[in-house]
Amino acid sequence: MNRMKRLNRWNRLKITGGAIVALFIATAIIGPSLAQFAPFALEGERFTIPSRVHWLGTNSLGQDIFSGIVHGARITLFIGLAVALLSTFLSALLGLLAGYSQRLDPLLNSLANMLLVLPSLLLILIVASFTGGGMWQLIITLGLLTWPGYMRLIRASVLSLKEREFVKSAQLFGGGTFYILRKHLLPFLWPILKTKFILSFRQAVIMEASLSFIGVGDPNRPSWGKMLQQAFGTSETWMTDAWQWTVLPPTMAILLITLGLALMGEADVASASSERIVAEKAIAHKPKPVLSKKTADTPDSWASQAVIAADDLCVTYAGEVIIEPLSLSVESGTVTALIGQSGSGKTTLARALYGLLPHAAVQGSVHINGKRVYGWGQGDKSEAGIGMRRWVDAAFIFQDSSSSFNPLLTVGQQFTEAIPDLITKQEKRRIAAEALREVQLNERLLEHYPHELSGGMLSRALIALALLNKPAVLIADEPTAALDPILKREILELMVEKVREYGMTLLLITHDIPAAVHTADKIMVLHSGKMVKCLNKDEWIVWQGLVQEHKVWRFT
Ligand SMILES: Nc1ncnc2c1ncn2[C@@H]1O[C@H](COP(=O)(O)OP(=O)(O)OP(=O)(O)O)[C@@H](O)[C@H]1O
Repeated sequence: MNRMKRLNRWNRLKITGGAIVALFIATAIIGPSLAQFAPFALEGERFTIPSRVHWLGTNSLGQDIFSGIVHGARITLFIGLAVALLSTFLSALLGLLAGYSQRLDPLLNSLANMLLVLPSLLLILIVASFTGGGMWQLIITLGLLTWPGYMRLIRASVLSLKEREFVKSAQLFGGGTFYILRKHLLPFLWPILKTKFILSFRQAVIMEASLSFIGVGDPNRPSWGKMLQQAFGTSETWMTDAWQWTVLPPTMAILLITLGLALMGEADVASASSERIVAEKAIAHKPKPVLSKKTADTPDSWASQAVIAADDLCVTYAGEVIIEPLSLSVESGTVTALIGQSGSGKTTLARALYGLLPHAAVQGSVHINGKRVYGWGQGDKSEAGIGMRRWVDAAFIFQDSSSSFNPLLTVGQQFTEAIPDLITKQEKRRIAAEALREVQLNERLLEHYPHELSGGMLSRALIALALLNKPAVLIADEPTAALDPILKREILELMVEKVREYGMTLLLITHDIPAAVHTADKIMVLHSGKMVKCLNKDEWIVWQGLVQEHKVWRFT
C-alpha cells in the first residue's frame, strides 16, 4: 500500500515535471512563428512595458523580450538535448565496455578518473574562450566532459550483472560480446541511462545560461543567459520597473525548465529503484531445476570410455589450493553424483570441469567428450582455447534456475538463443516448443517471462534448455536446492529420465545423499578439496553400513 502511495507520488512529480518540459518544447517549436519580431531586431522603444505589440516589453536596446524567450528556448533545448544524447551515449558505451572487458577496463577507468578530477568548469571556460563560445563547441565540450560519473555507475552495474547465471549461460551459448551487451546487459541499465539523460539535459541548460551570462556563450544566437547579462549590465534596469520584464521572464524560464527536468529526474530515480527492489525480490523468491530416476541399466563395468576425464586437476585461487590435485573419469552414459560438505569444493570442481574458471587458476588437464577443456590435447601443443563446444558437447545447469534466466527476456527468446543460427525462426520455435513439451510444460510458456513461471516450471524449463541440443554431458550443480522435497524428487527424476533416454552422461552435484544414492551409478565424495571416495552404488551402501555401525558420520 505504502509502495503504491509512493509510486503515485513519484508519478505525480513525473507528470508535473513532464508537463513543464512539454510546455517548453511546445514553446520552442511554435513560439518563434508567433513572435512578431526577430530576437535581435532593434524595432522597439527602449524599456517599453508589456503591450499588445511587445507582449513582454522590450529591453535596453529595444529588442522584443518575448521573441528572445521563445527563440532562446529553441537554442537552450537543442543544446540540452544534444549534450544529453552525447554524454549519455558515451557513459553507456564506455561503461558497458569497461565493465565487460577486463582488457579495456584499466584504460577506460583511468580516463574516467582523470576527467573526474579535472575542474570541468574551468576547462569549459578555457575551451569557450579559445573557440569563441560557439554552440557546437559547447555541445562537444560538455558532452566529452560529463560522461565519467555515470560511466563508472554503469561499469559497476555491469561488473555485477555479468556474474549472473543468465549472462554466463548466454556466453556459453556462444553469444558475442556486443550481442550480450545489447541483449542481456543494456536493458537493465535503461533506468540509469534515463536518469543520466535528464540530469545531463538539466546540467547543459544551466551551463549554457551561465556561460552566456558571463559573456562566453555563442554571440550569434539568442539565449536566456545573454538576456540576463544585458539586463544586469544596464543600471536603468534597477532604477526603473524594467527589471520586472527584462529580468523576470528569462530567470523564470531557466528556473522552470530546470525544475521540470529535476522533477522528472528525481521521480525517475526514486521509482526505478523501488521497482528494481521489488523485481529483485520477486526474482529471488523463484526456485530451481532438475533430477532423478533410477533405471535398471547400470553399466556392468566402469571400463567404458570416459566422457569426462580430469588428470592431475588442481584449482588455486590467490595461492590458496581449493581443489588438490586429483584425477577422475566419468564413463559415458552413466549418472555420477558428486557429494561433499559445504565448502568442500564441489562447485569449483564442476566449474573447472566445464571450463568456467580462469586458466590461471587451473593446473592439469580436463577433457570432455574427447575435447580439451584445460591442458594440452592429443598432438596439440597450444594452450589457448577450449576444444569442447559448450551446450553441444556438454551443458551446465547452474544452482539457481531463477537467475539462470534473464528476467527481461521471454523464455522463448532465451531458448532460441541456445539453438544454432542455421535454421529459420519458425524452426527454432518448433524445436523450443518440443523441448518444453518433453519436460511436460506447455509451449505457451515460450511467450512468458521467467517471473511468470513457478519454481518447478523454471526448473523444468532449465532442464529443457540444457537438453535442447542433446549434449553428450550434462553437469548439474545442485539443481534442486531451492525446491520443496516432493518437487525436488520429481524434477530430479525427470532430469535423470531424460538423460538416460538420450544416452547422456550426468554429473550431479548435490547435498542430498539419499537422492544421490537413489539416482546415481557412482558416487564421488569431495572433502576439503580432496577426492576421498569414488564408489559405485553397491560399494557405497556397504560403506554407509559400516559408517553407521561405527557411528562415524564423516565423509573421510
Ligand atoms: N572465486 C573464488 N575466489 C576465491 N575462493 C573461492 C572462489 N570460489 C570459491 N572459493 C572458495 O572455494 C571453496 C570451495 O567453494 P565451493 O563453492 O566450490 O564449495 P561447495 O562445496 O560447492 O560449497 P556449497 O555446497 O556450499 O555450494 C570455498 O572455501 C570458497 O570460499
